[in-house]
Amino acid sequence: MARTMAEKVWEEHVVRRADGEPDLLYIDLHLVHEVTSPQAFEGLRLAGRSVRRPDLTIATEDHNVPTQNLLAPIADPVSRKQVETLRKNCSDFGVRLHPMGDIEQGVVHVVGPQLGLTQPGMTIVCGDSHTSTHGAFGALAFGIGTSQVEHVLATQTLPMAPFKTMAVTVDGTLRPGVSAKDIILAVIAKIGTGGGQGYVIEYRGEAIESLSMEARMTVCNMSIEAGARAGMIAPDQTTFDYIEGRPHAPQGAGFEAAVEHWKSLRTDEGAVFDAEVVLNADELSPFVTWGTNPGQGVPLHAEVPDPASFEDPSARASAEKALTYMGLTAGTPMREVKVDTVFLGSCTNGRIEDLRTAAEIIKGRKVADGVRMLVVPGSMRVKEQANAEGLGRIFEEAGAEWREAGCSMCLGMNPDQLKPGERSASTSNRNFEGRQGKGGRTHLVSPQVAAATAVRGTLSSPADLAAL
Ligand SMILES: CC(C)[C@H](C(=O)O)[C@@H](O)C(=O)O
Ligand code: SF4
Repeated sequence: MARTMAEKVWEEHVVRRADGEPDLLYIDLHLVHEVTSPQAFEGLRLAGRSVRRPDLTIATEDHNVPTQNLLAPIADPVSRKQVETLRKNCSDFGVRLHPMGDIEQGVVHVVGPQLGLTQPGMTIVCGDSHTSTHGAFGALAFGIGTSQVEHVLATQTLPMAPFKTMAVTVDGTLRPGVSAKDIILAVIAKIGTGGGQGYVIEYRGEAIESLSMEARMTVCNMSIEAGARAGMIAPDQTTFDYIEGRPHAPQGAGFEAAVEHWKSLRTDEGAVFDAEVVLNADELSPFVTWGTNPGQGVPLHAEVPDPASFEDPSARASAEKALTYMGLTAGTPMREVKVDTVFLGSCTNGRIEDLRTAAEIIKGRKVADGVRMLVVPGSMRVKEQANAEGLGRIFEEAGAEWREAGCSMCLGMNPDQLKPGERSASTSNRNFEGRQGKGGRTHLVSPQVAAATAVRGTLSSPADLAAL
């Protein structure tokens, strides 16, 4: 029978199947960070267990790390404790850790792919919802909770409930200035933040195939914001070229053999998805959110919507509440919305290509008066590469702050936060109330829009800069 890619990867990993019980899946790669791992390691300790496969487990410090003055002790006691606990756990249990100051340290979802650990056909888990990022390689990658983290640490397996499949087909070609971020914001606006619930989404179609790996990761990263369990993209030459030569990629003949296997993972002709959504890339334009969930978005050229225009009473109520929190009035052109801060970074858009795109726009220009721009590379490796290409200097000369790697203002678990009432244009993935600091107001945008907004001071696209 014709099968989807998700079904194939799942089947290859079933180690136990029994009637009425979830399948027990083998896990190929377990990524760990400081926020969701302490109780899991503690559980092992209490049970006198070890980590079953330390060689398939890798940890990094990302959420709580400061992005400046790395040599100083972490000032916030809670953050310091989290990081110190991870260090002790990794040392006690023999888990490889990339701590602050290490060249491979960074946001866990940037680190896995850059090391070549993330590969097609794998099952990948992490105690983090944005693990869906790794699906960009044709891996089945799930976010899991802390008790599941403990289960994987102890057994390298996980019981998993069955999933449904959804195809999101994006036909056509993206226009200049329109990016992967706009695709995924448009998908979420279309299907809603619950639209993907219970599904593994496979993104496909001409527009997806022509995306780089970085851009594919942006799309898969936000699958979870549509409520999906995971997002995937079929591996192709773009994928193989990205992986080849990375530290953990198979080498030589092993690589050729791996590619042969990876090619077999594509969804079979005639395979049936439980649901299908179609979008046309030609019709997309830069997208921004106006509300407090990632589904509350509109094209940048539109206005803040009127809550009365929502037929569904709960959507209307949520729009009203969002506008109050965001301090916005219906009918205001999105382009006139003034920001205090621009955040370029996160596991959604903190990769080298994102920095290149933004640097190209900001080069020779200045960040607007009264606006602060934070550029936070997804990993120290990305920072090194960006510096080698002269991007760090471009940001600094424009007046932006060029920081060290981490999650940073994506969720403000470190000192990088908005003050109450402050407004940001942010390349991250969540615009929830208080996400970037208590009372902070977040507009999700692409790196292109972030850079143009930094220069104009109001939500803008690169096309708006031509007039300056
Ligand atoms: C802290 C972590 C559990 C959380 C997640 O699961 O996604 C964080 O990374 C986020 O983006 O909100
Ligand atoms: S960068 Fe943001 S979304 Fe990604 S793992 Fe960190 S906090 Fe979560």
